[in-house]
Amino acid sequence: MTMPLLNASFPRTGDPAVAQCQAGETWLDTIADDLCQHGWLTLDATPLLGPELLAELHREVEILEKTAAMERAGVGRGGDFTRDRSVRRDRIAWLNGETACQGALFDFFEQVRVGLNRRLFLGLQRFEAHYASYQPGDFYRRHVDSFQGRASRVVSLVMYLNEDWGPADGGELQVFGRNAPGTVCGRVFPERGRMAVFMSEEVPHEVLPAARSRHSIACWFRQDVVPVPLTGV
Ligand SMILES: O=C(O)CCC(=O)C(=O)O
Ligand SMILES: [Fe+2]
Repeated sequence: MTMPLLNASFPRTGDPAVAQCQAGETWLDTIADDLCQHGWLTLDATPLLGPELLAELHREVEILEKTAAMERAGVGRGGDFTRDRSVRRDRIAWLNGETACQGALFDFFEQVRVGLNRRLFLGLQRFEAHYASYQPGDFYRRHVDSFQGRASRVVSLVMYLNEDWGPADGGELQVFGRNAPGTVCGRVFPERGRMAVFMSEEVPHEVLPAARSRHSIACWFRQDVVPVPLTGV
């Protein structure tokens, strides 16, 4: 009999340090407080996920990249969907939670979803997530992740997978003020384990050109139950 793969290697309770850190839930208080006060935050999620899981997710995206699984990302929706290379240049592959590492990550995202609903009453119904790969020179121009008033994508979470990222590597996430969209209020290096969380409709952001290959997972927590036929943003 074959054992199910899902979560086989990364049960949430597999690493006592990770389990203890997640169970404390003060990190969820921090996320909720900062989202309320500033609209965004960044934190090191390595203690919450464990270095092995982050390394396995990175291995997975590197394998996907060598296959045809990653597609050029687009912007817009429905009839407006375009693959405009002057706006964004990354390639993406949607996660389905079916490999062991994706299953463990989905457990984590679910904890975030439930934790934010309990604290902020956001009514988040589900999440969707994709890997993204930026090659040298790739960028994603300034944008917001959701159209105002649609409340489909409500909270954005980006998890970075790259080891030893330095200032010369570029590729920072540049975050603008939600009430001062002309002002840069933060820059996040896409270093493995670092996470950025922000309100999807409110916070403009951009990915500066990367000087080396840059891997991440972008996740959106949504208020709609049924997937509307969407592509891209
Ligand atoms: O990778 C990042 O830092 C952000 C990506 C992003 O803004 C997006 O995919 O909408
Ligand atoms: Fe974005």
